[in-house]
Amino acid sequence: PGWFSEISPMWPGEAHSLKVEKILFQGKSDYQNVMVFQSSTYGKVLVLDGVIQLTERDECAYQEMITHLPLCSIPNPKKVLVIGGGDGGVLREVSRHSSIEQIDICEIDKMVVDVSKQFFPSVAVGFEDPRVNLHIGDGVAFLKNAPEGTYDAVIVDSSDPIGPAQELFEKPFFESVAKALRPGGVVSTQAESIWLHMHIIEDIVANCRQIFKGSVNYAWTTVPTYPSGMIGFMLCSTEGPPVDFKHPVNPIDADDSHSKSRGPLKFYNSEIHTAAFCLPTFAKKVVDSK
Ligand SMILES: NCCCN[C@H]1CC[C@H](NCCCN)CC1
Repeated sequence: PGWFSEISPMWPGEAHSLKVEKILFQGKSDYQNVMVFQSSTYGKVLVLDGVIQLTERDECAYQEMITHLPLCSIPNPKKVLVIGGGDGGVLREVSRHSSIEQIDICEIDKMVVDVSKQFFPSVAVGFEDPRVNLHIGDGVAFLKNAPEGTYDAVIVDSSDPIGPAQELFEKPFFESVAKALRPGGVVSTQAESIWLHMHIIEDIVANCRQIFKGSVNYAWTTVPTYPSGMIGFMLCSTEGPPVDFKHPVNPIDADDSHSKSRGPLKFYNSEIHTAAFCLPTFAKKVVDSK
């Protein structure tokens, strides 16, 4: 009874609000405050340090796009690493790709995993896939220890740069991702909103251009419950077999990716894949020029 407003210094002067039916969980992990509430119109909602991470109603837009934009851009992905992603949604999407043999995930906060399994079973279903190896720890350290050229794809499903995920937006981390990728390997990272964080995106693009010698792209999706109603992703490839992110070579067919536990794709398709890279002029200037 009442409203939850997402007030943050990361988006000054604005706040998205959701009507609250009932608070289901409140806790404090070693890293952040964790809360789950039942909203009136978006299903259950996961909140970390006052920032909305996902809602049952629109999480598909984020999890499907951050996962299928990279994995549908390379033929035959086999080994995938997820940094963050403790709610399990990205794992659910990665496991739709039958060519994949190994899915490593490194999430720093065990409470996020446990809370997702308890309150968001349709999201945490991703942990049930036998190819998944869960590591609880710091993604920066995990990548430092990863042997060179191990992965076909790395997906960085992080929270925002203020908090535990801060290092995942810095150059040394991107360098360790590039090292862990095979030639022509791809990375997809949570890359904020062009309406709110054009300067952060500018810095990320500049860093990625220095580090990923294949291609560097910014794509976006709409997520009604994220501030500004959208979120973007950096899609980059390392030097090697060229990757054309804008035309999926490995289309995921809606029904063959369907399984009882995962349910069908709700958002991603090949047309929206291509459209995701179309940018408004003010963003194009920054992304294409850096
Ligand atoms: N697997 C779902 C996790 C989602 N990660 C992030 C959670 C915080 C959110 N803030 C949006 C900030 C405005 N761009 C971005 C995605």
